[in-house]
Amino acid sequence: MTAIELRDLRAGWRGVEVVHGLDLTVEAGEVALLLGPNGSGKTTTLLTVAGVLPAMGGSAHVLGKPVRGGSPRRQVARGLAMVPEHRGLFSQLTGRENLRLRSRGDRAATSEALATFPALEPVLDRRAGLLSGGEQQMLALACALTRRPRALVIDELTLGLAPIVVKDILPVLRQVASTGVAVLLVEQHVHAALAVADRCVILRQGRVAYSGSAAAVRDDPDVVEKSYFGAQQPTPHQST
Ligand SMILES: Nc1ncnc2c1ncn2[C@@H]1O[C@H](COP(=O)(O)OP(=O)(O)OP(=O)(O)O)[C@@H](O)[C@H]1O
Repeated sequence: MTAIELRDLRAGWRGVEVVHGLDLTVEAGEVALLLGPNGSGKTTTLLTVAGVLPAMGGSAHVLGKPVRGGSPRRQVARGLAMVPEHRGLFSQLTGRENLRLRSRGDRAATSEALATFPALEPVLDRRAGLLSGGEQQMLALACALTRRPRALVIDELTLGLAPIVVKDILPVLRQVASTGVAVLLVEQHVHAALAVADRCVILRQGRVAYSGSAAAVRDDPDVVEKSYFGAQQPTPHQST
């Protein structure tokens, strides 16, 4: 089943288009990776999928229904969960309280979510703001999973984390997808993310520079470089 479907999507801020025609589908059970340099439109795309920003053209469907701007709660009710760039945790509340809030007191869903992150158990009574970066990310993911989402949208999960922690946390997404969840991931740790992704779209200046299997990008690292910087790169003596 196609969980997220973007067709010729145009998206942006206050009437200024920054994503100029994006096609992307994420099937249930798949991890799709959205890459691109800073400012290429990745977060804008995720916020459009999550129903925060309105599509300016083309179409966005999530779990079979068109997404309208200004309707993030409706998307959540339909089965979409988002882990935003800055984790979306209440830093003054404990881990347990964050989970209780996000799960709306659903203990069974909370236990299920925590089973994915046994390392969280011993620190659940600490304030979220005092947890390590990796623990905060696990908590943010666990909070999202308490809603038993069918589509999970994640913006820069590993922002600020040490590479060793990144290696531990990204494979969890593969595990989540194996339960039938569609995962759409924006990630700056390109190689670690490619290792867990099925498909990959690379944006450059709001346009698709690559779209295809993640395996093809893993096999040919030049794809990332060419897509980020264009085929014609200035040699050092040409740049000023
Ligand atoms: N709140 C905002 N208001 C107006 N324009 C914005 C806003 N947020 C982002 N933009 C603009 O939209 C464009 C795309 O930004 P976006 O954050 O989607 O890129 P990104 O690929 O996620 O970048 P990064 O990797 O730096 O997070 C940029 O030109 C940016 O300046």
